[in-house]
Amino acid sequence: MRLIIEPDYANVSAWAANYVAARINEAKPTAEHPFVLGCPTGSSPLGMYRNLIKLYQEGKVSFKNVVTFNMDEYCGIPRDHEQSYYTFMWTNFFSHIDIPRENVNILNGNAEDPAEECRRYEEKIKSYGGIDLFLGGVGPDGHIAFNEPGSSLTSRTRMKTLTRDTIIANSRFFDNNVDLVPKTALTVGVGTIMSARSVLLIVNGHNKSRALHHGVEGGISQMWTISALQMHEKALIVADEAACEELKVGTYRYYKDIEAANIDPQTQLK
Ligand SMILES: N[C@@H]1[C@@H](O)[C@H](O)[C@@H](COP(=O)(O)O)O[C@@H]1O
Repeated sequence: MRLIIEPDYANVSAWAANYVAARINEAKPTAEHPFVLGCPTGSSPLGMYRNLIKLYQEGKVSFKNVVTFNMDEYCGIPRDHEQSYYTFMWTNFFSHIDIPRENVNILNGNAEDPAEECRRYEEKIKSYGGIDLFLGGVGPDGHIAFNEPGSSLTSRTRMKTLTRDTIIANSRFFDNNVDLVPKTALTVGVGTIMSARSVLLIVNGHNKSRALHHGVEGGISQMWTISALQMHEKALIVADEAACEELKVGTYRYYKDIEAANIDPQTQLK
């Protein structure tokens, strides 16, 4: 696992956006062989999306041959609800870039047959040859996508019941009213994320420090699904200083030393 520690959220966001754009450009995607990107919602990736929009406007990256699969979607709220992940993605990212509408894939949280919707989603990912880069955030309880504590580390796309912790954490987007937060969601599984060729998580803020500790220094456990990344060949976390609060000094220094000694030319946009 590679852990990049940046001073603050602005630097985390710029780093992640540059990394994504560099990977897309390096792949030289075409309509026949698109770059397949897994996309998260939440507040963590917002800065990265803003930076990607800027890079697009400056002509440094195009999403014309990028296909996206979103991580998750709430069940039981309409697609045009301001907190649906569909609305989130179009408002904060897709409407501002050149991605063709048909290249965007988002789970339908109101599907009549949710199990079939999830099966179809996995099939569609497979039909593109899998995901090249899965982007993500993490919940304060260590969940990736909506893979709450206790989720199987080999799980695939399915419906999940949200934990009380997550409902309370996400109530900030629903007038701070826990009763308005959906209780279930469709989500890719930990196994779906692990099948991607590479994974990049954005972890920022003090309230994510326990999740980062468990992800980097803890044992692999279904109770902290972020820890599954320890088994991924190409997992990368970009974190800010605030999120490193719970790391051991030795761990923190080691990752800082690696990055200081090894400036990866692949990382940055050429
Ligand atoms: N399903 C999403 C996750 O994908 C996201 O990582 C998490 C953290 O959100 P935030 O970035 O707003 O802290 O929230 C939700 O539960």
